[in-house]
Amino acid sequence: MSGAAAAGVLPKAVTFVTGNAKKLEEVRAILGSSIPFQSLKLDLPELQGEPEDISKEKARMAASQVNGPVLVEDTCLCFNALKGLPGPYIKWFLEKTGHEGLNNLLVAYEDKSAFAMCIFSLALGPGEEPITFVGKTMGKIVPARGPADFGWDPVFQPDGFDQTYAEMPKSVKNQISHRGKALSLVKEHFAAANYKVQSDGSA
Ligand SMILES: O=P(O)(O)OP(=O)(O)OP(=O)(O)OC[C@H]1O[C@@H](n2cnc3c(O)ncnc32)[C@H](O)[C@@H]1O
Ligand SMILES: [Mg+2]
Repeated sequence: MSGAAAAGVLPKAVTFVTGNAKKLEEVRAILGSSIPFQSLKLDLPELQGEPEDISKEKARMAASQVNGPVLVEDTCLCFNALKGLPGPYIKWFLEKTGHEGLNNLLVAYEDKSAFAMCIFSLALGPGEEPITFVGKTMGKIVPARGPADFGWDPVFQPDGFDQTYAEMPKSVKNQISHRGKALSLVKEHFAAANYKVQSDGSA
């Protein structure tokens, strides 16, 4: 950490950077007014590697583009039978093969268990080392049920529920989701760090 950020003073409000309107909708609903942030729609490159490294690199790229403090997240859907794949590559698997294709990947396996994982990264500015916050929700892959308005929600049924993410009310999903859990940690961090935005920074 360097400069103003080290003293907990941010040059401007944190920008949540994503190209995904549904993610933004959930982040807004979960954070409410607990963390003041602005958002920027930017399609950052889809990187390869370990999930935490991908998320951190996304934050570094976003911080240099925004030239200020940023929050980003990368989401994985990991199938246990496939040793964690598709993982961070779920976007392409979903786009190319659809919900049925995701189910078909597991046809040869009895184990349909999976977990959803969200890794948020906070970078306080360009050149600052990002801090990560990980949330995981265990569940299983099922034939699609419920509205198909957000990614793989219809094929993921969290453990302890009869409904898929897509079938449950948004408020329930947000309480138990990978994103909700990661954001609880983000909130704790902000509460402890007590960042202040410089008075000339836009909130
Ligand atoms: O700009 P970014 O934030 O990267 O947005 P993205 O849509 O590219 O998102 P990811 O790179 O994290 O890829 C994750 C994929 O999983 C989907 N996804 C993310 N969160 C989800 C959730 O809570 N439920 C269902 N699908 C989700 C999302 O639509 C993508 O297809
Ligand atoms: Mg992406």
